[in-house]
Formats: sequence, structure tokens, C-alpha cells
Amino acid sequence: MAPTAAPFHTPIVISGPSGAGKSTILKRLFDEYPDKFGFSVSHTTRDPRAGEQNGREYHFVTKQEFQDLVDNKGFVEHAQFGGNCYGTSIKAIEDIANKGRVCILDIEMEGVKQVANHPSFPRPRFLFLSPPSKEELEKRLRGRATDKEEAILKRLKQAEAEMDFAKSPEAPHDKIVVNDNLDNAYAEVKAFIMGPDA
Ligand SMILES: Nc1ncnc2c1ncn2[C@@H]1O[C@H](COP(=O)(O)OP(=O)(O)OP(=O)(O)O)[C@@H](O)[C@H]1O
Repeated sequence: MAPTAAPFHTPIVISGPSGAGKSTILKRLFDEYPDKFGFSVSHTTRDPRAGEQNGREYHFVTKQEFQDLVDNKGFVEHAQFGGNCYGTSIKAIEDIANKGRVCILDIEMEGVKQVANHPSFPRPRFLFLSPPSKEELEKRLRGRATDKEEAILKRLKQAEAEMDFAKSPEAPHDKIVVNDNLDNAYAEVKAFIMGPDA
């Protein structure tokens, strides 16, 4: 009898404005299903901080190594923040799938576009988490109390771009969940993520 192939788990891309509730909902999902999901380990050109281990928090690479991966189309998405490069490699996603887990990618709008347009990477499933309104998003960002005023205003401006993109015809999302009531939003996200082949 032919050996049975391990079930293939299509990765899930979750995006949405900062403050929409992605971390809150993913934490709940990982707590409920501790062995089912995984985040891929990203590459970065920034230096490791104390306590960080290569291959655990990040794959720490040189600028040249990073560029080689870019040139070889080894990243599904990559970007620069604060002078350092960050990217999600195909191999890092496969590493999660090879453990029999569903890879969850929590990425922002530009990354979503890159994943959707990648020349060889199979299309993942795209989920967009939306706040109920701009006013509520602002309330939550302020309530979270992790950012200074300037950062909050920047996040709100970026949120508008994310929301406009989600409504545009080029958006790849298979599902949009509005995070109004947390329990309802969690149930909807869970239903999307668990089916059809998770
Ligand atoms: N349905 C909800 N009702 C009320 N508050 C919520 C709801 N969902 C999340 N929150 C709160 O909103 C704030 C933002 O949520 P969270 O940090 O999960 O957002 P995020 O999308 O992960 O943002 P970032 O992309 O910046 O990490 C948190 O303080 C969280 O507790």
C-alpha cells in the first residue's frame, strides 16, 4: 500500500489594522489548540537582543544573506522597518507545515500584497480582521495604552489605508471578520481557520 501523505495544511494569512484584535484572537486560538498552530520564524538583519536565540525569535542573517534570499524569491514577503530588513521565508513556513501544524502569518498590508502576488508560493487562505468602526479602533488603541499619542495617530492613518485596501477589488481576502463582540468574532475566525482542511 502506498504510504499516506501527511495532510497538507494551507497557511493562513491574518491581517487587519493595528488594534483590530489579531493578537487577542490568535492568543485565544493558540490557548485553545496548543498543538495545532504555529508562527513561522522570520528572518532579520537586525542584531539579536539579549536572550534572543538564532532560529527561535528570528533567523539572524547578514544583509548579503538577506539579499540573496530576496534574489532567489525565497521570501513570501519582506520589508524594511527602522533601517533593518525583515522577511518571512518559504522555508520557515514549510518548517511549520512539516511539524503537522497550520502556519499562521500575521502580516500587514504590503506583506499581504506580496504573498498574494508571489510567483511560486501556493496561495494561502486570507483573513482580514476589521474593527467595527474607526471610533472604536481609536478607543481600543488608547485603551491598550501601549503607544504614545504620535504612534496612535500613525496607526490610525495606516488603519485607513488597510481598510480601504480590504474593500478594493485587488484585496485577496477570502473572509472578513468584524471584531465587534469578541466572542462572536473569535467563533467566526475559528470557523474559518479550522475549515476546510486545517
Ligand atoms: N471585541 C473587542 N472588544 C473590545 N476590545 C477588544 C476587542 N478585541 C480586542 N480588544 C482590545 O483591543 C486592543 C487591541 O487588540 P490587539 O492588541 O489584539 O490588536 P492587534 O490587531 O493585535 O494589534 P497589533 O497589530 O498592533 O498587534 C486590546 O487592548 C484588546 O484587548
